[in-house]
Amino acid sequence: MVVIKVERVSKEYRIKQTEPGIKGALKGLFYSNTKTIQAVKDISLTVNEKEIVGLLGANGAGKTTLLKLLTGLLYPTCGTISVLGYRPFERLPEFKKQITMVMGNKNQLWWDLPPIESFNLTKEIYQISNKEYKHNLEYLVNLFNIEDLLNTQVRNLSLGQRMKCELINSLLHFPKVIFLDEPTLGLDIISQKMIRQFIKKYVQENNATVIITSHYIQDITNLADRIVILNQGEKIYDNSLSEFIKEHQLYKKVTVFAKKLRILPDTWNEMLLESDVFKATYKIPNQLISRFLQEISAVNTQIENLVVEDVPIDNILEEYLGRAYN
Ligand SMILES: Nc1ncnc2c1ncn2[C@@H]1O[C@H](COP(=O)(O)OP(=O)(O)OP(=O)(O)O)[C@@H](O)[C@H]1O
Repeated sequence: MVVIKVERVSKEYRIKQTEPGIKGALKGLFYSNTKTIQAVKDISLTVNEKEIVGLLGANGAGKTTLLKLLTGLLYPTCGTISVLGYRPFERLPEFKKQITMVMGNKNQLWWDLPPIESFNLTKEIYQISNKEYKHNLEYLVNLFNIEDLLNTQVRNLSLGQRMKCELINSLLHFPKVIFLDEPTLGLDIISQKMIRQFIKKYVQENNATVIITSHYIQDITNLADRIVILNQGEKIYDNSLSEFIKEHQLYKKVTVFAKKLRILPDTWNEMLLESDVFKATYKIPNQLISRFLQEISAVNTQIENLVVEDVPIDNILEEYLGRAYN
């Protein structure tokens, strides 16, 4: 079932520009100079139920703008958007009850109150029945394992603990579609891992559809089964993560260990990543692996060990993004 359908959507921001200095500011009061920023350009996208889509791109690529269009916080300049059959910008209560947006850089919890107070308020906002609220809260509190934090003032929670509570607050109404904008921003590696596990478990157990943006590649490789890459507002890649790996995992990392190691000359040298007297690591294209192994064994008769590894997907994705941004 199609949950999200975006057809030829663009979003322009118009910003007022003033010249520098007091003179410029005064001039700006009478004559306004506007500049148009094309944040999203002619994007089409279809997301099916239960899909987890990783939205990637450099700073300013248009990811947050696209998420805001999908949640109805912004109105598209042109094109059409349908989420669960609704036009998001109408912000109908039935629509809002079925979606959520979590922004890693924005707090929704009351700073001076314990999380349970914010949860109770969310119950009222979403008009969740007592029975449903009791069930949902119990489920989420167990899933995120935060029972002992429910009554601690939010200002006294660590960033990771607060993020868990933020997520619970955003999931209390059990939304069908979840938009996550940098959900692990600023968290240490252990908390990032924990948050990913919880999101994964919630999504699997509740058949949710997710779009997630993150600059932490591991959020994407751990959670997403499809990636969409934006560059300066345009969609430049859209495929499953496994297809991406097939298309881009074109090298292997080969490490050779030997006493008094002799490295290979000529073109092989360009593939050498690092070496010392006992060890050399190469990045070899898949089609040259067997030739490389033959040649390195021919010049080193006493090889002690040979390790052939796939280049990790995180590195491939980072390399691709680095290239796409340039
Ligand atoms: N409210 C706004 N008014 C004017 N321009 C904006 C506004 N919000 C975003 N932009 C501009 O639109 C473009 C896309 O921004 P957006 O925040 O969508 O990118 P992003 O991919 O989410 O970036 P980041 O990874 O840094 O969060 C940028 O050039 C940005 O400066």
